[in-house]
Amino acid sequence: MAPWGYEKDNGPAHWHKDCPIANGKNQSPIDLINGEVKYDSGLKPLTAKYVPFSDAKFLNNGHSVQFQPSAGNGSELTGGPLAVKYNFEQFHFHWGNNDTEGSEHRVDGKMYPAELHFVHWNSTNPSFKDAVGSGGPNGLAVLGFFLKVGAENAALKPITDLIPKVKDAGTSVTVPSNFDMQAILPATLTDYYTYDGSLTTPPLAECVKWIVFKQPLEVSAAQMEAFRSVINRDGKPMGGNYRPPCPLHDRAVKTSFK
Ligand SMILES: COc1ccc2c(ccc[n+]2C(=O)c2ccc(S(N)(=O)=O)cc2)c1
Ligand SMILES: [Zn+2]
Repeated sequence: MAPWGYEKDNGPAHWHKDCPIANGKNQSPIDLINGEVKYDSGLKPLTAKYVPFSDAKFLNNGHSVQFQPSAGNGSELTGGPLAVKYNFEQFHFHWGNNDTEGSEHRVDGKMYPAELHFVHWNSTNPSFKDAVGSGGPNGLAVLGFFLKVGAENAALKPITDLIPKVKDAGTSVTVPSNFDMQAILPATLTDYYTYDGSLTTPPLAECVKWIVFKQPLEVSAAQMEAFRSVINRDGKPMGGNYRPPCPLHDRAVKTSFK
């Protein structure tokens, strides 16, 4: 099979051939249906502590644009539904070719124009790859933020300004060391959905504690357009790099809010 992608001939409907877990019972993303979620008063606030990285790249890997530090630097995530500390690994985006589509998770069937994923790995593992393969839903913790079009996002501007430099697949650029990742996050990480799921791209491993925030982040129309200028390995616009929702099966979606 052609390397996986989001086109007709290599998109989500094909992924099960190389990754049979695609038809598993703990797949992501899902449609977050407010009438079916359950408030959990035991869910604590989340704490993300991000230290500026001295050596990080912003890259186009053919299926997303991704902020990737060269090594860990003590940036970590704790609290919420997490029993242990998780180390920051990378963040990346999924988006559409117009404002009516683009996010992976949906809320009562509604898609947002984009979704930002902050990927973290369970620090009881020796490495990220070990965490992916550790079995069970506690290997990774991914924070999902919906993006909607509105005011310019000053915290994301250093990243969206780099997009023209990584327009082509396989290109990368160094991120200025004064980039403040912490500024992207809302001041308090409250009001989120959480459930056990998977990577939303191959290998689709069912190793993820998903934490999806109810409140979208805003980006300007110009920042959204920057994403839509990114090209994939086939030379086509990368927009549409989102997996459709998967069956919930017998999973529960908990919320930190009523
Ligand atoms: C062979 O082992 C791996 C392991 C992980 C791989 C990967 C290829 C792409 C992405 N990943 C990822 O780490 C990955 C994939 C999807 C996501 S997502 N969109 O946040 O669910 C996060 C992280 C290969
Ligand atoms: Zn993702």
